[in-house]
Amino acid sequence: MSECRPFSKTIGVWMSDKKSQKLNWKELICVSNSHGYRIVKLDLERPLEEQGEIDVFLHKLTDVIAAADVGDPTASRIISNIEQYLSNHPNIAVIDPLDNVRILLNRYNYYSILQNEPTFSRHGIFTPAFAEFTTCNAQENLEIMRQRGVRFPIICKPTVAHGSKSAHEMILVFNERDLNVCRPPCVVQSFVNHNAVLHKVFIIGNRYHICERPSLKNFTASEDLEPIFYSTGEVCKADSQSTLSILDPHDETDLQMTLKEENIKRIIRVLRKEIGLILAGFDVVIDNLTGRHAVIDINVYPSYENFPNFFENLLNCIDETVNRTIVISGDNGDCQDHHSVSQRLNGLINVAFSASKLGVTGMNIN
Ligand SMILES: Nc1ncnc2c1ncn2[C@@H]1O[C@H](COP(=O)(O)OP(=O)(O)OP(=O)(O)O)[C@@H](O)[C@H]1O
Ligand SMILES: O=P(O)(O)O[C@H]1[C@H](O)[C@H](O)[C@H](OP(=O)(O)O)[C@@H](OP(=O)(O)O)[C@@H]1O
Ligand SMILES: [Mg+2]
Repeated sequence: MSECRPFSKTIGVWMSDKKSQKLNWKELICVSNSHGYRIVKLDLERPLEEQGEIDVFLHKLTDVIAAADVGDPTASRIISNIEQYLSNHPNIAVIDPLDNVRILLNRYNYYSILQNEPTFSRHGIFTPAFAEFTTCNAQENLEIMRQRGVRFPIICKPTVAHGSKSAHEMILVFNERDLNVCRPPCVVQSFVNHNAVLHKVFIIGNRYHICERPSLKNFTASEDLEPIFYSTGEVCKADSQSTLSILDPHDETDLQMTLKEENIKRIIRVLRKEIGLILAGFDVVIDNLTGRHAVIDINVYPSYENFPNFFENLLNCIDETVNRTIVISGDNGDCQDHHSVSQRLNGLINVAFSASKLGVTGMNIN
């Protein structure tokens, strides 16, 4: 850790209670202080103008934005106050800009971005076929699936991807008879057999860390199987021990399922260009027949579980963003474009890797 300097800048922080309880505040404060920042916890119920000047706004507001989007009056007021405040103070570096976060709140939106990326297919990267259901009409939904090439088995996921427990409640459906279990608005996606291994990639600006997690075993379409309801947390967290992750004996295969790190870097570059978040993560499974890499999820400010030196990396990234913000403000007079700060951080890549038992960490992707 670098030596202590007097605080010259302030980071205003707001996290949901769930996130806040998991955050190591002591370490955040200590590392921030060592970079010359004081930490102030913001109270969104009080006017932000009364809470002192800030240089950086660090937040996880997914649940509030999601609630505002469905018309919750308190959440709408909070979000509109924050947006007004940030627009009155264009020099505050926002991690991450609310409009960029909004892209990831809707699964259909981010799967569409992935599907439209022209460079992916030639490198064996894809997002599994998907469709959105907005009604309970099973016949109509079957037709939508056919048109979009979505095949059984499917995973039915809530369209709203973040911000509540229900956003992570999934259903595996094996045949058209059971399509009626899908509750709109939801996205259905073709299931990709991947031998129950999930690769999670956590990103902080131009740094990333990859780790493996348990996932779902292999399945095929079937008239006999009943739908399986599960929550992501029960199956895909580091300590999950679900029977859904135990491979059937005939699934033991000698096909090489190697994650191509070049592909991970390609995906990161695309996400930075198209979505522009500093704090994000995405999930990849490897198709056990073709070896192609399927991106099945993108997350805002994820857990960063086992990310080496998380806070030091976060503060380095904040430093870079603040310095960039000052330069951009200087260049433009006083007019900083908030929604493009992280996009302007894009540059070309210079990579150094270190492998560890906990995963693989890539540094200085630009
Ligand atoms: N298309 C797919 N093919 C195979 N398995 C999938 C697919 N989509 C999702 N899964 C499985 O379901 C899990 C949950 O899906 P997904 O990642 O979309 O949900 P989530 O709740 O947004 O997850 P997270 O908690 O990581 O945000 C995945 O980790 C994976 O095990
Ligand atoms: O296992 P990960 O780090 O992917 O788990 C994340 C999850 O993917 C979502 O990002 C959660 O956010 P919400 O959807 O807003 O609930 C994260 O929860 P959080 O409490 O850390 O914000 C999970 O960690
Ligand atoms: Mg997710």
